[in-house]
Amino acid sequence: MTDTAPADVAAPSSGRTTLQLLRSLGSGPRGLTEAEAERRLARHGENVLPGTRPLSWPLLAARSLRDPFTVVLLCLGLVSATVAAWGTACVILVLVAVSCCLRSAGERRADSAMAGLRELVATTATVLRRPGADETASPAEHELPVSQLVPGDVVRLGPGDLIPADVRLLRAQGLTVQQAAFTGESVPADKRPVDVPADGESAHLCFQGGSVASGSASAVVLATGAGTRFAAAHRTVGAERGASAFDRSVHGISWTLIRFMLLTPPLVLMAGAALRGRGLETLPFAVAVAVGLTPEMLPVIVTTALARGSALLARTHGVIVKRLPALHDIGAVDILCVDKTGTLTQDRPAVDPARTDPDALHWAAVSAWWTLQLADLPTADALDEAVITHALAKDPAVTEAYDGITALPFDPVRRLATAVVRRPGALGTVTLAVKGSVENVLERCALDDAERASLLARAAEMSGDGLRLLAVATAERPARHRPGILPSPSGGGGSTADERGLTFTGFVAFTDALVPTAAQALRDLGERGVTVKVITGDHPGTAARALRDLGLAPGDIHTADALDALTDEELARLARRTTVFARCTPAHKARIVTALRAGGETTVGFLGDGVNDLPALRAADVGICPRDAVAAARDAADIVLAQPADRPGKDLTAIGHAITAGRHSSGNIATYLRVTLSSNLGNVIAMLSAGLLLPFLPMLPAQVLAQNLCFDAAQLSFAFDRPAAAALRRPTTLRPRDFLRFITGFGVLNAAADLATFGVLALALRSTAGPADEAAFHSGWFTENLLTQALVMLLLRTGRAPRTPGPVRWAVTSLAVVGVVLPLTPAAHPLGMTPLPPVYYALLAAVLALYAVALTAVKRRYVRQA
Ligand SMILES: Nc1ncnc2c1ncn2[C@@H]1O[C@H](COP(=O)(O)OP(=O)(O)OP(=O)(O)O)[C@@H](O)[C@H]1O
Repeated sequence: MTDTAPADVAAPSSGRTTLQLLRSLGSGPRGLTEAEAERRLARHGENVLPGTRPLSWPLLAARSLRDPFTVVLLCLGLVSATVAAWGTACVILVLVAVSCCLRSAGERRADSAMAGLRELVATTATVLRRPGADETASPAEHELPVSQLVPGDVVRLGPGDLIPADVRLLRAQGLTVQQAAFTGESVPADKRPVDVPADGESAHLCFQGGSVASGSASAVVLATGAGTRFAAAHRTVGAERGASAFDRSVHGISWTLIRFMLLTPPLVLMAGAALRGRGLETLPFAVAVAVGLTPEMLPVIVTTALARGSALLARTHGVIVKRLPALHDIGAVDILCVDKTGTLTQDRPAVDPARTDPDALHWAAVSAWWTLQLADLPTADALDEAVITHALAKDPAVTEAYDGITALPFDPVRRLATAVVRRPGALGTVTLAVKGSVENVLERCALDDAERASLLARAAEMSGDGLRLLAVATAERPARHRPGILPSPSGGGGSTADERGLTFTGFVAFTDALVPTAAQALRDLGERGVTVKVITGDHPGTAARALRDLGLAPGDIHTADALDALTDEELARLARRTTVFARCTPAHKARIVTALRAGGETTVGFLGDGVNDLPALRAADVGICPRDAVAAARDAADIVLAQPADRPGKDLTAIGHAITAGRHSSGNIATYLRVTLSSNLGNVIAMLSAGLLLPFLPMLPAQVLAQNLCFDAAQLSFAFDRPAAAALRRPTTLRPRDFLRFITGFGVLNAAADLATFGVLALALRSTAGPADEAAFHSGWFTENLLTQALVMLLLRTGRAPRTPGPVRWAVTSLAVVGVVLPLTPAAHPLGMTPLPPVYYALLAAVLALYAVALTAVKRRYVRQA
């Protein structure tokens, strides 16, 4: 067998017939043999996108150099080298090297941990393979990891499936494909086999990155992995989503700081020149002060805190975070939109015989059965399965009483499914069996207004009792019109002329139990400051009843058809005050989520499990799905609530655990930012003031950078901290303006402590004079700086002191020890420091005690006001 290069065969303008193509791929409608597939796997490699492989060390290191802080540090290093301040330049280089190494190591660890987690929720494809090397054996369907697909494989596709590679259709029934990840187009596209495709035609091709919105198909794989269009376009689902809450926060904070950093050196130079008549010789000091402001460990802390949180979440609650920043985003979520079916309810519908019309059940079963057979659907959806099971239990012959002719499977935009059947022997006529949502079926029935209104009222009453409904209708048509029966509807919904003038048959009613943990989970979310909104494709009455049973007030319910007339701004206002949106198509769900996100003030999560939730999962800041969601939803989601096998059933409380983990990690990042920035700002203010009062520099550049390095290293421990319970009670968003008040308040306090030390030093060193005075001053300030920083680390954490975790305690102790001991060691001399008189330590202890008292008092006030 031979197979052509994937890139060749993917060309849509190949003009080859399906048969020619299959031949050129060395395949056939019955797929490949296992032996041949193995050979091709060795030749083409696994079907994985290049971007999903862990990056190599050099690439990771190169990427960390692109970080804005690193770029600014390197520029400052360059400035120092230009004025021959080699010491400063070297220390900056060491700083950059250390932070890049730590960052690359952290990212590599995080990448492989994330790859392991993603593996746990990896998607599979239904593939036809023949056993061994036997060309004559019958093919069997196998559920294989998508990574194992090779060109020439024949795959089966059904609603909610991912398009696992670039494929060409062999057969299709009502197939529509959501290709937003590829084309940006949110309306699903119609797809059908074309025997001899014209140039530029692509209706017969489906590309990796898409997902089946409705219908079914079998298709042959043309290209896999790096050979797919998706890989070539270098686009990922995440990239097309726009800035998430995490990106906005970190980006905002970074740029605020960078502006400060860039302003500092000119400010120091100007102040030195104006007040002390100093020239360019102050430049290294000015550069060191700017470097002192940099939170260069921010990327390391962020990666470590998020990776630790994700790993712990997976281990303890089986929740899989597929994209690291999504852990921050879920902690920041203040609006969580959820679909109803399969999320708040079990999606295990059972027919309610007492409220079901027997005729409707009969025709619904005929429609469901023949749709399943004719459309080659890999699995029945839950409603169809319930209908078939119940009808077969009542009448085992129900499915044999007819021959199926053609079918149009369910599609969440049309909200209809239609099968065309014929009674054996009745050659002159065929019967259309149509089932779907109440409104969509009734509008196609031959009814007068009064009849329609009365049926709608009956449906509303049943929905109000919490029942899910299918409306069923039929129509007899002359068989000779068969070619006109059920032309393919458009991807945007649409209707066919055949589905007009139907005879209403009745309703099939279903009960669908609520997820047992849903009420508790919704209560918890409310208590944690998360507003829940329900966006469902179901009837408003059913949605309202479910919400009431879960203890939430549904308020005014809006149905999606009323939204189309609204502008985005009007929709955003409406969405903020509405709890339930019903009868939503996939596009409506996404539009509501986008409207809620508009303005960037709220962080919106979307929790959904079905094929009708895909666009909304992608539109949200963070997409979440339960573990039994359809493959495409699991692929589009950032977080999968896939609890361990020993905890069966849906567990919505897992979302609470994910939120806690997100807030925990973000809380630790916030602690780092508060501590490092307020301390750094205090140092800068103190150094600037002292620099203007003293005849010499208050600290040598090397000393500034050495203490910066020690402080940064100690603060890495914040990735292992435990924030206060209060920090977990509200959404945690890292907003620059929230930090500003804290940083300025505590920065000034820190500067006051530094300046008090300045007085203490003046007192303790009264007797000495000359250069020794300068070195002693530097030592004194170095020791004080590290001790105040240790104090700040301990007191400005949000967690309570007795519960300070081991790593933080160790880091604080080590920082204090280095501060006290370094000036007494041989390393003191090269750093321009000298031992201090004992009286200094006594006075310093008094300053530190006062500082601790002030810090505690101000922090208490701050917490009270927050
Ligand atoms: N297989 C089916 N055949 C015919 N009609 C169906 C089928 N499945 C669902 N429907 C009808 O379409 C309506 C909308 O279904 P859709 O899948 O969009 O939303 P849902 O699953 O009810 O709700 P949610 O959006 O909360 O998951 C249902 O209320 C039902 O009346």
